[in-house]
Amino acid sequence: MPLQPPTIYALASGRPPAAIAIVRVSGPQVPQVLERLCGRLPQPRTATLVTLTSPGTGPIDQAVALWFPAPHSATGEDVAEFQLHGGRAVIAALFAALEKIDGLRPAEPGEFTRRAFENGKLDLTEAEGLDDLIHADTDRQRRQALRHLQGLLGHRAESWRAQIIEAMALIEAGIDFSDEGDVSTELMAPALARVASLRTEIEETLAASAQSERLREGLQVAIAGPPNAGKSTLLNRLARREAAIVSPHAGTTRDIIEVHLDLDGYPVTLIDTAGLRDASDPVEQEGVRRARARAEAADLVLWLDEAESNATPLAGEVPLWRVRNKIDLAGKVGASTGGSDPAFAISAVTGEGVDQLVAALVGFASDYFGGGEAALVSRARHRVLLTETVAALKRAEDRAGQGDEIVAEELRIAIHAVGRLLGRVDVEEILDSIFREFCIGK
Ligand SMILES: Nc1nc2c(c(=O)[nH]1)N(C=O)[C@@H](CNc1ccc(C(=O)N[C@@H](CCC(=O)O)C(=O)O)cc1)CN2
Ligand SMILES: Nc1nc2c(ncn2[C@@H]2O[C@H](COP(=O)(O)OP(=O)(O)OP(=O)(O)O)[C@@H](O)[C@H]2O)c(=O)[nH]1
Ligand SMILES: [Mg+2]
Repeated sequence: MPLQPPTIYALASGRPPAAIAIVRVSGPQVPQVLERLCGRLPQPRTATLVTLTSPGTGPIDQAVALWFPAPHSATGEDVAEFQLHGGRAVIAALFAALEKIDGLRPAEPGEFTRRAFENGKLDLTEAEGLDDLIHADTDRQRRQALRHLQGLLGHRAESWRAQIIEAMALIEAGIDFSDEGDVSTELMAPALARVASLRTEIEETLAASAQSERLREGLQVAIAGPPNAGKSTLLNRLARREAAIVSPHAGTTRDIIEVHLDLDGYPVTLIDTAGLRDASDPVEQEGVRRARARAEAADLVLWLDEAESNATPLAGEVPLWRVRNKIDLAGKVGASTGGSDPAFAISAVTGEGVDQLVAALVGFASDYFGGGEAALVSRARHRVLLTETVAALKRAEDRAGQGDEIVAEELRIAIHAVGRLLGRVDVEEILDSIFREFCIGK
């Protein structure tokens, strides 16, 4: 008898207690599980009210049961779902009943999706899209993730792979059939033309990759400036919660504090940093070092300062906006208005001027991301593999004079790289790392 995969189960819905909890079960023993707990098999793909009962322990809950017979399910295996009351003890009682059945075990994070991948329901870029969809915080992130889940990159990559394979087949056919071991130019020239146009297409796709990676990860905006300028106060106001400690003592913030904002659908990671000064305290010195490093790696720095000052902001190429804070005090202390004009004047305490700053940040994000709708390459993994593909295609074109075997070999490298993007080759090493990131129950 062939070895059966274990049947897995997990809570697929959010943290209990909740109104309803969904427990998913996937694997060959699903029909048996349903008969045992519901007393019968529900109609396929039909929500059915059942009293869940475990032999020997009595009723567990009144619940809705669903059966998706293989292969027409999310995982491609037999799948059962129990939609039960979302109390901790209810879920625990169902888990206890499932645990007692031989051949069942709790699912690892991402294991349902991994089975969907292994059964050909999803390619790897679609599985990544699914993970991104679950973690999407903003509407634009959701739209990008859904496009990936629906195969926007996957289908494109399949077609690239098929075309490179065709070009290689042309060349290899020529090698096999020619007497001298050289492909006639009638075969080689069209194959190379196809390679060149494919390369251009992949390069164009790659050009938009920085934006879509940022759309996944969030645009990095660092608040920097001298101690006590009100950086943490501004962060808290923008985050609408007390994420950072504020105090009248200079040198309050030492660690980097990050909050995630949804600015009109654009994801922005706002970073609060230690006030920059020559600190003597070694802990503060480390804070200042980290603050500089983060500000230099950011996409935008908000340089916050009280009144006008000539403090030299950071060196480097990061765009920097000068923001003068504490304008609520200006009247009282008669702050001078000399010096370089700040782009923004705000009070982080009263909120004055903050709306204009936020509007400008939305404008910055919108310029940064552009339309962004067609961006395909949302992860470093995609970018690296497509860059390898382009490089191999380029070498194939450049080395056409050096022999057909060499061209064919470069095309093979390109096919391999696209295959890895789709998860068709070399999968074990990457699968573990990708699926580990998923939630349990997915
Ligand atoms: N209750 C519930 N809701 C859910 C899911 C789930 O598993 N359970 N999903 C989990 O991710 C998502 C929906 N994804 C799904 C993907 C495929 C199939 C499915 O049955 N596919 C079959 C039949 C397709 C059809 O009839 O058109 C198939 O692919 O053969 C079901 C859900 C989101 N909502
Ligand atoms: N009046 C007034 N006080 C402010 C304003 N913004 C911040 N403060 C006060 O300034 C002091 C320092 O604020 P923080 O937000 O801790 O300053 P910081 O820049 O984070 O300071 P470090 O973390 O030490 O670098 C606190 O007492 C705040 O209440 C403002 O707009 N107006
Ligand atoms: Mg601070």
